[in-house]
Amino acid sequence: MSDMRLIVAGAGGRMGRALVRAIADSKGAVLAGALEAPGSDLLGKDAGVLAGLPANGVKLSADLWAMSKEADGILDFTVPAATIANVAIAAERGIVHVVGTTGLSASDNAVIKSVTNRAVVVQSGNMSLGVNLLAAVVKRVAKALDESFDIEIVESHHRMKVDAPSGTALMLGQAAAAGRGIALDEAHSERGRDGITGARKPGAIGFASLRGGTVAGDHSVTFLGPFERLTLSHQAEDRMLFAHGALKAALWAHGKKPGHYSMADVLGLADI
Ligand SMILES: NC(=O)C1=CN([C@@H]2O[C@H](COP(=O)(O)OP(=O)(O)OC[C@H]3O[C@@H](n4cnc5c(N)ncnc54)[C@H](OP(=O)(O)O)[C@@H]3O)[C@@H](O)[C@H]2O)C=CC1
Ligand SMILES: O=C(O)C1=N[C@H](C(=O)O)C[C@H](O)C1
Repeated sequence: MSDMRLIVAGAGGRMGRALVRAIADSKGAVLAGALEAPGSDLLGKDAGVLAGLPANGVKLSADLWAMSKEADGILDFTVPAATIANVAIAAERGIVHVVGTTGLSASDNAVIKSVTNRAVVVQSGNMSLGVNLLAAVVKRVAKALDESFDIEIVESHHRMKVDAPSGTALMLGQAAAAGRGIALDEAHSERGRDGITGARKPGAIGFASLRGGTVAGDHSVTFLGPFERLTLSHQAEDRMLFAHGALKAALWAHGKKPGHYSMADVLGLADI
């Protein structure tokens, strides 16, 4: 099969630059386009140079429709509004859409799901093997422990992160809720505690977020029971981890039938 032609959306961003480097290092993929926001100062710049590589001739553009004519997939780590705009174009073009953007609302997620009867979408709040394994383990442990164990999820990220809780924290919360046989809704979660909060809701899943420095992404899930605590955790050491995961997802999805896939599908962890 010829190399998969990939567009990087948000090519001037932290993940975008990491993705350009991951593609340059890869076997089986080439950079076919670099998307940036309309009005960005980076439009027209070379994607390779921005990523710290030699120039590759791919200039940043805001025109996804034009660049996707000769592409097989798009790696999208941007902002919710951009991802939602990209969903329609990727589906229309019939190209694989790997969605890493977090902070999506329930209605954003519904829009993404709505195209998957005709489009291939791989979506995950975290593209790493370790976190996806952690989610599988969290689900098992939550199933084994009853409500006498409170569940608290703590995440730390770099100072530039704009959404909280992280997509990964929510994914781990979903895994814990699934293990418990509950939905991760308002009745079953506690977010952003401040002031006189009252006692903890029995059975709730709690979230706390730390922001600072250059942390690539730390997550822990603690089960706090009578006289004992169990903590399961993951630390991402570099965002290249997520870039390699996203590239793996695109190559895996190339030629798959339409559907809404997760990183657990890509990694073969869906049945764990
Ligand atoms: N699923 C996973 O494994 C991971 C997910 N993420 C998620 O990826 C997202 C991006 O993270 P990060 O790279 O750190 O953020 P950055 O802010 O560094 O990058 C986002 C980029 O998207 C650009 N952008 C904004 N609007 C558009 C648009 N309409 N079209 C094209 N590009 C646009 C921004 O441009 P401008 O600055 O001009 O607005 C910016 O360059 C976040 O939601 C983050 O949580 C991050 C790491 C791993
Ligand atoms: O914004 C980030 O940096 C990250 N975002 C993702 C999230 O919200 O969980 C994944 C990773 O932790 C890095």
